[in-house]
Amino acid sequence: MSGDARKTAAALEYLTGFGNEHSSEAVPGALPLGRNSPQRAPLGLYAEQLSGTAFTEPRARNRRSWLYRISPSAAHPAFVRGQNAAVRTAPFTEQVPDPNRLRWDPLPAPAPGTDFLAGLWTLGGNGDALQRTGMAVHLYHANAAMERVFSDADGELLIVPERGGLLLRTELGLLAAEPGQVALIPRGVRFRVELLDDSARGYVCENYGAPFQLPDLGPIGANGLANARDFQAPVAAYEDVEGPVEVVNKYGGNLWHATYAHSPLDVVAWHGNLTPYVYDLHRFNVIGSISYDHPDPSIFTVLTSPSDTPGLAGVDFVVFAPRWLVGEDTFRPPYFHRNVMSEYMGLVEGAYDAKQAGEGGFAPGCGSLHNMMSAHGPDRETFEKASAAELRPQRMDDGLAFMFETRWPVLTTGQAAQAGHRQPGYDAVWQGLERHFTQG
Ligand SMILES: O=C(O)Cc1cc(O)ccc1O
Ligand SMILES: [Fe+2]
Repeated sequence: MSGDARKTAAALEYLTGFGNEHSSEAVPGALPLGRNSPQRAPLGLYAEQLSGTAFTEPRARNRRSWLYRISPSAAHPAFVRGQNAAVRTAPFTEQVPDPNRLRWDPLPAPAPGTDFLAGLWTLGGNGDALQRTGMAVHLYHANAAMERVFSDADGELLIVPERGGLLLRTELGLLAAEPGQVALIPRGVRFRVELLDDSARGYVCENYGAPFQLPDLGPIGANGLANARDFQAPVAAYEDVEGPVEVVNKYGGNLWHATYAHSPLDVVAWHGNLTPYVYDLHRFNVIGSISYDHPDPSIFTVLTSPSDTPGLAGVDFVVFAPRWLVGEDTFRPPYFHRNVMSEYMGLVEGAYDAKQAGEGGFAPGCGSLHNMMSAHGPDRETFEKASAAELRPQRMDDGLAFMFETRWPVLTTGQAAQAGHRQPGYDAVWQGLERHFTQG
């Protein structure tokens, strides 16, 4: 199982660049030249367009790929609605909006034989999947390879592994994603998740809105943050499998099943700019203050899903990566604040500079939700230490944390509100912050 997947992962090749017009063929001559849809596509393949944006969206935002496949996607029997397991979708109505700061321990280990889809557990979200607005936060914990194939018509999936590597077999080819890397599966792209280790756990941002793009750099200049060349797309790879393949389609919040007579991962060649991709967060070029004050975390944005209002993201994916802190006369950890945006945070490695990491603290696999206007910031211990620390240049290299920051409050699911792994005493981290005020 995982041994074969590891060998496959180690041999993978990639195409590099974000949003490029890539092309790839697993069999020479499979890609038509000079046109997308010849009268008869090469090698007896079917030509098919996959759209990620409306046909008419501006060229700079337009995303689509042409796939050349053994069977057209249209050749499938009716989907039949099945159980939704622990997967939930916006609009989220099970709970009222909660002004409290919430935190969860990692998702507990599942029963043996749990694949990525069975191990997917929705924490909450916002917006409305059918309006293509908002996002959902999911966690996963799996210990078995998927045999079935999954696609999500409701949104793209940004997968953030925290433990255990993943081998993603997608329609456009194979990707491997280890903890510290992230993988993106575009809306509707069929894929299967195999495990590179005995089990795998992590976080998923399901983005119902506009596809993630790189943020503008403004005065930063032409380079920096996540550099486009570090994004890796797969090369074409196909399965020529006849016989029953179970395909699960998440559509309008429900899981629909169909048994295909062939594998839908049968794309022999493709070209275009709508692709899955993987990105190593350690490649993030961290930019920060070299004088004083703690910059706002928008400077750590890896990917952004813009909304109709400039500067106001449906969701941003932000990383707190290893970096130097040199600010003079500065409280260096994240400041106390109330944010109009809503913040879900997770931890992939080590510790986060605003929170203690130990048992019952913010450890890898944990998640916190600081919704719109909820007051948060450093916990008491962090505040006390950082207020007294000698301000020498300090290398922060023992942590990799991230944030899904969204314009709307995140409503939790019932299962998240009632979860046994929720930390009931989270408020206590801000207790005992002493009064230091003196009048002159
Ligand atoms: O709350 C958090 O820890 C996230 C965060 C980090 C930071 O550096 C500044 C603001 C902010 O919301
Ligand atoms: Fe915050």
